[in-house]
Amino acid sequence: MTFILFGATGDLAKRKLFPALYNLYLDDKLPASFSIIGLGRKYSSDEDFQAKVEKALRAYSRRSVQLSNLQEFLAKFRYFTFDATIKESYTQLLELVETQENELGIPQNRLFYLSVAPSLVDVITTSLHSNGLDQNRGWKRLIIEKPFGSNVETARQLNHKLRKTFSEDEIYRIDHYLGKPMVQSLNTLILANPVLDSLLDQKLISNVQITASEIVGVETRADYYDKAGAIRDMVQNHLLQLVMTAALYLPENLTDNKTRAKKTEIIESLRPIPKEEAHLHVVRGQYEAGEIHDTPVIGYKEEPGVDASSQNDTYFAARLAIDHPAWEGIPFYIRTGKRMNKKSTQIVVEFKHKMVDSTKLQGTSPNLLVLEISPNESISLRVNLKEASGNQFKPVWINFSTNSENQPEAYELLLFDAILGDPTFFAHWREVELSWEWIEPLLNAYQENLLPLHPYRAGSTGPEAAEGLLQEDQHKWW
Ligand SMILES: NC(=O)C1=CN([C@@H]2O[C@H](COP(=O)(O)OP(=O)(O)OC[C@H]3O[C@@H](n4cnc5c(N)ncnc54)[C@H](OP(=O)(O)O)[C@@H]3O)[C@@H](O)[C@H]2O)C=CC1
Ligand SMILES: O=C1O[C@H](COP(=O)(O)O)[C@@H](O)[C@H](O)[C@H]1O
Repeated sequence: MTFILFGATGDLAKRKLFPALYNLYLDDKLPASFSIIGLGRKYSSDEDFQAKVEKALRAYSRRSVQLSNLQEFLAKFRYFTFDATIKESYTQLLELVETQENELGIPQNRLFYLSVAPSLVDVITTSLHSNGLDQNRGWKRLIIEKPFGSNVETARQLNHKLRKTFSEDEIYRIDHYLGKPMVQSLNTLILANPVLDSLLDQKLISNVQITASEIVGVETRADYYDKAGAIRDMVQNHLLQLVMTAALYLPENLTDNKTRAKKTEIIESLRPIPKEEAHLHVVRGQYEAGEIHDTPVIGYKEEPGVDASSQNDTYFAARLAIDHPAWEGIPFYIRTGKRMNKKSTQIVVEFKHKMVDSTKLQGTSPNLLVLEISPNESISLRVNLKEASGNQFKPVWINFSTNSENQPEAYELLLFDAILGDPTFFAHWREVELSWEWIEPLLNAYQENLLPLHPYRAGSTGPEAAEGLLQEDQHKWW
């Protein structure tokens, strides 16, 4: 296999892709013969490039670098100075790929990874085709990074362009939340624990809450983020993918080969929120100055590169209804925000609570099943325990944490799947298109000022209005 990495001098390659490849290599999960060709406009010799890869491994690999096999691994890397907008570059790239394949006896399987700005995707995929890089004897696959369009129209245009060179089966749209180990093992986890399966009964569930809260702010990405906001950056992709995955596995427990079709069914059943009703079901917010872990932080509008009058959302919460027999009458609440009080991605299933008016059951509260996805991985069940004396109950947690130290990283698992040709944990085009279709009226509501932007203090749990969203249904965020 030849791994052809567009954007090899970029941030993602350094922080995620090189370490992922290295850890796959340590685990013997890369093909017996392979080469990696890194591309970027800046000039670099093979040796300089290999030195940069080594530096990235030392800084970001989850496992420390082992000298015994480092040189062998680095020797797989070649660098090619390449400008995606120059036609001749592709002819030279083809020559290099073929030379490597012939000299090293590598089967003509080609994995193209586009770790570049979306504006380059069209020219790259078109030129791969017109220069014959896609006319190989083995398989060819394309991995493409987010963002996949900025609304339904641009996503369709992008997909149309990709499809000129790659079939749907050959396109692997990365959503790194689908690579998180807990998300990947949700299905088997429930299969392995019939007790969980029996708990996840429609008759018992009150609501499902999905949270992805972050401590970080906009960091150095204002250029992109101030146009995208939480809705495009996190909701259209990661949160809706988590909704599909949770809605799919919790009550139904399907086998893997039906996963994508069933996910499409779920997102098709997501009840649209018309723009006129958006204010009833959606809360958007923007962080103001505050404190995180006793350290003062600036507000969003003061961040470098952000417009001082920006109306961009850094927080999003919504109440969703899934018109699917498995989820009738069970609301899903989702929320995500930057500069919140903690880093946590979790799915909480709240069970129906028996409000027994009895002095014998004082202090009970709803049972919860919490699936923590990151930063730690755990399953917790909250039950009510009676105190030693009197009739008072108090909630206690039964907690099972997996040792997440040295767990494979999302990019590692996803790269491995792409190499094997398993698209289960990549977003199918229909999932992406339907997600954008669901998002579209909300974007219109934003544009027409139909949704207020609520300020929230950095370091808090988000705007108060988001609490109100659940209080209306006699629920609260967990
Ligand atoms: N960084 C991250 O954590 C994440 C990134 N992504 C996505 O991954 C992609 C890459 O992001 P990131 O690595 O951060 O971006 P960077 O800006 O750090 O890197 C961009 C890369 O593109 C190359 N490049 C730019 N113009 C050209 C050109 N004309 N021809 C050839 N190569 C070119 C640059 O190389 P050079 O300047 O040498 O030409 C560089 O290697 C983006 O789509 C981003 O949205 C998604 C999730 C997370
Ligand atoms: O895709 C993105 O995800 C990160 C959050 O990822 P996580 O794995 O740390 O939960 C987010 O910070 C970023 O804005 C977004 O582009």
